[in-house]
Amino acid sequence: MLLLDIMSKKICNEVYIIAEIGQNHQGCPETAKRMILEAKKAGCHCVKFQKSDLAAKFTSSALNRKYVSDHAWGSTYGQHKEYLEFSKEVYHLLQDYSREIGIDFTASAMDERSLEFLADLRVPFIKIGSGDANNFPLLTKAASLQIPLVISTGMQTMSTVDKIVEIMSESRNEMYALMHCISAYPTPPTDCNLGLISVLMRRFPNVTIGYSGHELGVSITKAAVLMGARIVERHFTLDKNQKGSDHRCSLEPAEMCSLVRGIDQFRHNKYLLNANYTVEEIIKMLGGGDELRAALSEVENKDILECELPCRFKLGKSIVAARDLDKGHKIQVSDLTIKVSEPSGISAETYFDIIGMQLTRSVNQDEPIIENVLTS
Ligand SMILES: CC(=O)N[C@H](C=O)[C@@H](O)[C@H](O)[C@H](O)COP(=O)(O)O
Ligand SMILES: C=C(OP(=O)(O)O)C(=O)O
Repeated sequence: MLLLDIMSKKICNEVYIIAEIGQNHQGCPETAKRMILEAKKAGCHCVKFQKSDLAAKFTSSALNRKYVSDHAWGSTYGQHKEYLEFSKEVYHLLQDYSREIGIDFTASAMDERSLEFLADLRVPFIKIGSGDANNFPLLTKAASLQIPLVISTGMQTMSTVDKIVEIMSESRNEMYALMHCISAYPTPPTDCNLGLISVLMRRFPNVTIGYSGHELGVSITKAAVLMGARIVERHFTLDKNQKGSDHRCSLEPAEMCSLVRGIDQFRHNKYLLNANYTVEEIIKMLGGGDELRAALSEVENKDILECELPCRFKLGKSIVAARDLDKGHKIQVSDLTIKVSEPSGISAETYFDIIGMQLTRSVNQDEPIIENVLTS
């Protein structure tokens, strides 16, 4: 399989292209099938969906919160997500269809139950989206399955990325890739920070680095490939003007075709055998202008950007009580779970730091753990 050959560095002159259907199917299996066919026709290697078990991914108060948006498919966030979530039967049907037409099929696992479901489905790899890049228990479990993983790094700091790499190496899982990603929809060119692709490649020389882009158009993604990204993921849509949060920053079939053709051109010209192009060379190769220059500006370190805060606030994961916990209780691993919570609690990346701390008051099951209920 191409992705595994890229991850094991057997092949250096190829890029694995993922069409992220995500929730752009509008909750309709027939539309999803049409999108799979269009992605195949465009030359993508893989179609990807997003799998959630809503009660495992969200606290009940996060599911019950009002969702007031032109993109809402229900009056609460839970109803909205329920409308967009495909059943296991539909997953089987879409997987069969993808197999029939010859395109890889997978999804992101947005909680542990979905991870188990995707492992049972025997997908070729599992995606861990940016929202779960700091969900260390999920990552640990995913790494132990010995299934290839593609892990996005949007709205996270470099120390979280370091921890991901540590978890993978502790699990002796070498079949994984890290995706540079900025979680802003659409991402302005100045925030694309493509320089981080080189930073990640230098810091983790044995890990395949990819790019999951949310900007408009295709030239910044092509530049990401010239920087060294060997897996590319872009949201895919049949029509950008449809209702739904992701359509605008998605690629329609003609744009996806042009991205695939552009990358093919790089391959034919053997451009992919080199990942040391200067910014000026890349701008010249792509005939680019100011937006490309802005996207390519040098970056020293990886931090959470201001443009990512709305996404982190809406979909970032918090530490939540897995069961009712009494005042004075000393926190153990089995007391905690990681969910999108409303209101949010302390951020998921502090999970290991709070083990052994004591509660200053009782906390109910499904309630977020907040800073002032903890004492050492
Ligand atoms: C961070 C993350 O999961 N981001 C995903 C992948 O990029 C998105 O597709 C979200 O699911 C989507 O933007 C959510 O939109 P709404 O909140 O309208 O369902
Ligand atoms: C959130 C996801 O991806 P990314 O963080 O790469 O946008 C996903 O794949 O579900």
